[in-house]
Amino acid sequence: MKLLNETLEYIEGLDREAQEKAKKRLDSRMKPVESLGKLEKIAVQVAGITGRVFNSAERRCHIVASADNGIVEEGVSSCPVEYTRIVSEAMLNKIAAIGILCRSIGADFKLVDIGIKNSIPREYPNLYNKNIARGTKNFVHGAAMSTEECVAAVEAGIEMIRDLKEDYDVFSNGEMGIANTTTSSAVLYGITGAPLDDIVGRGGGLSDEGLMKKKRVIKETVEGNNLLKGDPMEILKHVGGLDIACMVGMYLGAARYRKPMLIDGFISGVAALAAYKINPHTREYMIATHRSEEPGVKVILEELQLEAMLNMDMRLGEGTGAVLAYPIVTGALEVIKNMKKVDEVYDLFG
Ligand SMILES: O=C(O)c1ccc[n+]([C@@H]2O[C@H](COP(=O)([O-])O)[C@@H](O)[C@H]2O)c1
Ligand SMILES: Cc1cc2nc[nH]c2cc1C
Repeated sequence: MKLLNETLEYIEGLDREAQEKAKKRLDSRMKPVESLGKLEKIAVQVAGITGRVFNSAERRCHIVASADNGIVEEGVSSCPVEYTRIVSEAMLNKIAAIGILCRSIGADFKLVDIGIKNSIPREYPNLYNKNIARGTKNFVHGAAMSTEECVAAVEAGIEMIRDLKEDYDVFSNGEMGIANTTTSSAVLYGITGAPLDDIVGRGGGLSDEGLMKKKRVIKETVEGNNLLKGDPMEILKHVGGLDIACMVGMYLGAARYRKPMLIDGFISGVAALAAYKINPHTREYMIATHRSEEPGVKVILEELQLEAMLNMDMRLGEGTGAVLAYPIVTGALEVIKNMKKVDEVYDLFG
């Protein structure tokens, strides 16, 4: 609890002076004012995060949190539970989508085992063993995690950023966990109370019957335990997952250590929203990247008042959308650094 409390205490808002300077610099370049749209917003935001007008996004770190969920017993996913471990290993071996995208875009890849049921039997230099429990409990029968487990998972996420902050300019996150769209939808329902039809989707490809069951267990558990619009940590502990809690910690850590954090699709987005509800300043450090096909993304982005920059019809998770956005962030930071003022361009070519 010490690291979490300390982190919350140290989180501050953006550096307004650096943002002003960045805005002034952009407005004085040879282009119509604000004509680079979201690129300019990113450049100004990152200036506010670091306190410097010139920044880089070359040193990129993508972190996947992997964990299993007890709620899978209820038949809310179309995928077998062992996929969590197997796909995680495929990622570590760069044969799963996220490994391939990280390599092609130039982002380092790390995977945290925060609660996989069947442990990864091989060693990898970029595997972080922070397993808190071999999966959560089935939330139909009681809280998915104890308070201690939930706090430990959040703190593990904070630690990841704390321990890697000197080596990287920008972070992104993603997850792997069968039934994660159930846990994340339940957290989103608990936080917002938005209509279930706007929140709950088919995840990895659920049947009509499975979808009805998914909505029912979420509604009954959230409402039956008086979680609707309640305390975000209580919601997380009761119906969340260890990987979602770990990503919440990454967002808190990014805000504390003043690093930009790219939000991926639905599940990473729910973690971002929970972090925002825990400390509203965290939003200022987030960059929304991809609009996942899961319906609840709309609810998340509205609550966060953020816009995603890509719509690639993806719904894989793993952080695949976030990683695709790295070149855009680099573009924004290069533009503010290298564009010339009108008189400088006149001196050259006028
Ligand atoms: O984050 C998203 O946008 C997203 C949308 C749909 C599915 N997923 C991935 O699919 C898995 C969860 O699907 P499910 O049906 O088992 O809940 C989990 O490993 C996620 O990474 C992820
Ligand atoms: C194959 C597969 C890969 C995944 N990656 C993230 N979630 C996933 C779910 C499935 C089913």
